[in-house]
Amino acid sequence: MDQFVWRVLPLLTILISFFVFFYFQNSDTAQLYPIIKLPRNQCSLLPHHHFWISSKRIVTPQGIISGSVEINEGRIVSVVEGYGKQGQSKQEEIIDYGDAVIMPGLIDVHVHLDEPGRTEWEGFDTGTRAAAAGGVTTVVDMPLNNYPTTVSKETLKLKLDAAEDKIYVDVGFWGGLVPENALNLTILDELLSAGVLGVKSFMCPSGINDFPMTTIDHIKAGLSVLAKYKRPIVVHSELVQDDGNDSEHDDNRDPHDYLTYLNTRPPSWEEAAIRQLVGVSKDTGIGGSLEGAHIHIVHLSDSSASLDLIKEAKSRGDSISVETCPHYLAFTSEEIPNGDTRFKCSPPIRDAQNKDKLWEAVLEGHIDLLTTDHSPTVPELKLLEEGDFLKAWGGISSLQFNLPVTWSYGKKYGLTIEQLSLLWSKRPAALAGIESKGTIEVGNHADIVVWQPEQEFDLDDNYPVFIKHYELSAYMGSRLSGKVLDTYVRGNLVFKDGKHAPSACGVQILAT
Ligand SMILES: NC(=O)NC(NC(N)=O)C(=O)[O-]
Ligand SMILES: [Zn+2]
Ligand SMILES: [Zn+2]
Repeated sequence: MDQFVWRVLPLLTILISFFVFFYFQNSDTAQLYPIIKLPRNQCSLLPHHHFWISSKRIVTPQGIISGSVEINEGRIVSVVEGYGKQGQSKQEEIIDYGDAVIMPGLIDVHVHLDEPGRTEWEGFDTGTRAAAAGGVTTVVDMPLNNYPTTVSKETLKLKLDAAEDKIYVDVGFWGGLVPENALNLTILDELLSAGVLGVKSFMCPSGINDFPMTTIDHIKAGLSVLAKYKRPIVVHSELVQDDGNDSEHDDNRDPHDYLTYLNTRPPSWEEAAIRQLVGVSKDTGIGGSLEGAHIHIVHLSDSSASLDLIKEAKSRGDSISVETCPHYLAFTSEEIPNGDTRFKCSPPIRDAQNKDKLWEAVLEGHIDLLTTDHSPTVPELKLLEEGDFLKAWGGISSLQFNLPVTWSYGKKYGLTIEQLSLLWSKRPAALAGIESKGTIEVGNHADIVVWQPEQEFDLDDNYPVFIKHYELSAYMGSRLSGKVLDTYVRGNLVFKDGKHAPSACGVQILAT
C-alpha cells in the first residue's frame, strides 16, 4: 500500500490535473478573456466593490419587486424583497434609487463597431461609451464594416487586439460566414473554436465589398459546423427578386423621395430569403440532421408573409428565432422627409400599418428580441446634404438610445417593463449563449441599468451623446421618455451623470 501511496498516487494526480487543464482550455464554450486586472477601485466610479443597491422597482425573473440587490466582487450575491430591508451592511454601502427602475443591463447582439479598419465610422471607444451611457452592458459586434472582416481566427485576433484597453462594457463577437470559409469548413471551425459566439451571413450584397453574400448552400454547409458548437447563424434575410423597382435604370424616379428607395426593396425580398431559410431550419429540430444549430433572422422589417413563415417554422419545433429593431417600431415610411438619408437602412422602414403589426408581433412574443443594428458611417457616405436615398449608406445609428426609444414608443402599445427586459436582456443573452447575464439573479454578473421611465428629455445638441457621428442618427431631435441614470458592468459603476469610469475596467472580451 505504501508503494502505491508514495509512488503511483502523485503521478496519477499530476496526470489528472493535466487532463483537466487541457480539457477546460479547449472546451467549446466561449471562455471569458480577462483583458485587464486594474485594481478594482479604478474600474468603477464607486470606491468599494461590496455594496447594496435598493429601489421600489427591481426587475427580477419573478416580476418587479421592491427591495435590494447585494453586489460583491462583480456578482449578484443576494436579492432581498422589501424596500429598506437589506442585510447587515454599513449605511454608506447602500445606494438607494427610490422609485427608479433597477433592471438587467441591455445586451445588444447586433452592432457594427467598425474597428479595426473603419474607426472613423465608430470604433470601440466611442461605440462602447455610447453603450454604457445607454444602459447597454454587453454588445456583440458584427464581423463587417470593420476591415479586414472577421472571417478567420487570424482576423478575430486583430479584433481582440483592437478592442483591448478601449472597451467600456463587455464585448462579444460574431464571426462571418462567407463563401470562402463555407467552402473550406476548417477555417470556419477554427473561427468558432477561437470563441466567436456564432456567425453572421448576408443573403444579399452587404454593402461592403470584402463581405460577400452567401447562398443557402453555403448556409447549409455552415450549419453543419455550427451544430457541433451549438451556436447560431444570424442572417441578413433579403434575397434579391426581380420585382424590386430597380431605380438605377428607371431614372425618372426621384432619389430624394424615400418611396423611391422603399420600392427597390419590397417585402418579397425578405419573404424569399426566409422561405429558403425555413426550408433548412426544419433540420434543426430535435433529432434533425442539424440539431444543435440555430437560425436567427436579423432586423425583420416585414410583418406579414415573412413573419408567417417564421411562426410556422417555430410551431413545428425548428430552432429558429427573429429580431426586429427600434427604427422599424418607431418610424414609418409616410413620415420620412425627402432627402433625410438618416432613415435609410436595409431592409427599409415600411408603412404605419406594418409598424403596428410588428408591435403586435413583439407583444405576442412572435418576435423574440430587439437589437439596434447600430450601423454608422461617415458624413461623406451618408450623403445627408445630397439627400440621395439610392446612393447613401444604409444603416441607422442608435446604440445609445435603444432603451428610451423602445420605451417611449412601446408604452403606447402596452409594452411592460418586464417585456422590455426579456426583449433586451434575457433573450439576447440566450441567443448569444452568454451565461450569467440577462437577469437579476443570485450568481449572475452584476450587469445593471438604473433608469427612470417617467423622465422625459430632448435628444438635442445639449444632450451628452457619445456616438461618433451623432448628427447622423435618425433619433436626434426626438423627445423621449426613459432616462438612464447609472450603468454597472460586473459590479463596476461604469457610467453615471454623463461620466464614464476608465476604459477596459472590469469588463471582458467574451472570446478565448
Ligand atoms: N453593412 C451593414 O452594416 N449593413 C447593415 N445595414 C443596414 N441594416 O442598413 C445591415 O445590418 O444590413
Ligand atoms: Zn443586415
Ligand atoms: Zn447589421
